[in-house]
Amino acid sequence: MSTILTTENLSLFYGKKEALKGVNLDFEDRGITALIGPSGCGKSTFLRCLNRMNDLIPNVTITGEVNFNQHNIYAPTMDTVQLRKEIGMVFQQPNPFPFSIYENVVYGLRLAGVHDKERLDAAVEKSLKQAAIWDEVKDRLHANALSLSGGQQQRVCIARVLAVEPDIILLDEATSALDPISSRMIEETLLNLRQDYSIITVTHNMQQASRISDRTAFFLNGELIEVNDTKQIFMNPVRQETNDYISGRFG
Ligand SMILES: Nc1ncnc2c1ncn2[C@@H]1O[C@H](COP(=O)(O)OP(=O)(O)OP(=O)(O)O)[C@@H](O)[C@H]1O
Repeated sequence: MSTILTTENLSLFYGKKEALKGVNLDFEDRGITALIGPSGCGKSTFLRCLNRMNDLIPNVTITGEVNFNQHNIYAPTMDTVQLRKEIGMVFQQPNPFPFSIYENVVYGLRLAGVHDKERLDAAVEKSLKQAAIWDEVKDRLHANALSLSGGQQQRVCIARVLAVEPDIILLDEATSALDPISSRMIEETLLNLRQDYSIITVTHNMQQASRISDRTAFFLNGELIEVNDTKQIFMNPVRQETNDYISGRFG
């Protein structure tokens, strides 16, 4: 299995507070990696480093490297707009734009200068099918995306990311604001996507991590404690801290 993304000695400070402490982590091409750990351990901060979303937060200092396809994404020449197409992100709260379902999905393509209707139509159908919501919305593509349920909105947000054909999809607690049925539908969607995409998901839900992920990384106090195949992490963790966390002793 080849590596698609690597962090090398990645540290992040919010002002003087060190929120990530020299994280070295490799992500394999394809499959799902779950990032777990107690509240405040730095999971979301780490995830946001992977497509430079922390650049938008004032007073942040980042050291170390994030290498994507052998290029450091923190190099000054990096085009962050292009980077965020290649490494797309889905957030905790579904955040569709207040436009139609169709316009949400084609948003990134239009920004990239694609105007051909047939191409846009095909991308909408393909992405909504991949996000497992096509059947529910195919007859109302021009309805406002905000008229959908939270779970449907989140799947439209996934389709919006897929439409620009990313290599990596980052999800930050993408199911935690949803009801259990919608949450399971998103899990199914991710399981179907894992053959073709590298998916990195932050989750508080350990059952979810064990159900859907191939690899799991456990963070504590800004440090990466342990990363391994998910079965290994949950059945036979190497580090005592991991064992304490997954057996519910803290967090
Ligand atoms: N914008 C910010 N400014 C200052 N400190 C921040 C900021 N965002 C996060 N932090 C701090 O950095 C640390 C890591 O936060 P982060 O949100 O990455 O943790 P997390 O593991 O994702 O937590 P949770 O599971 O609760 O979302 C915490 O101490 C948090 O208070």
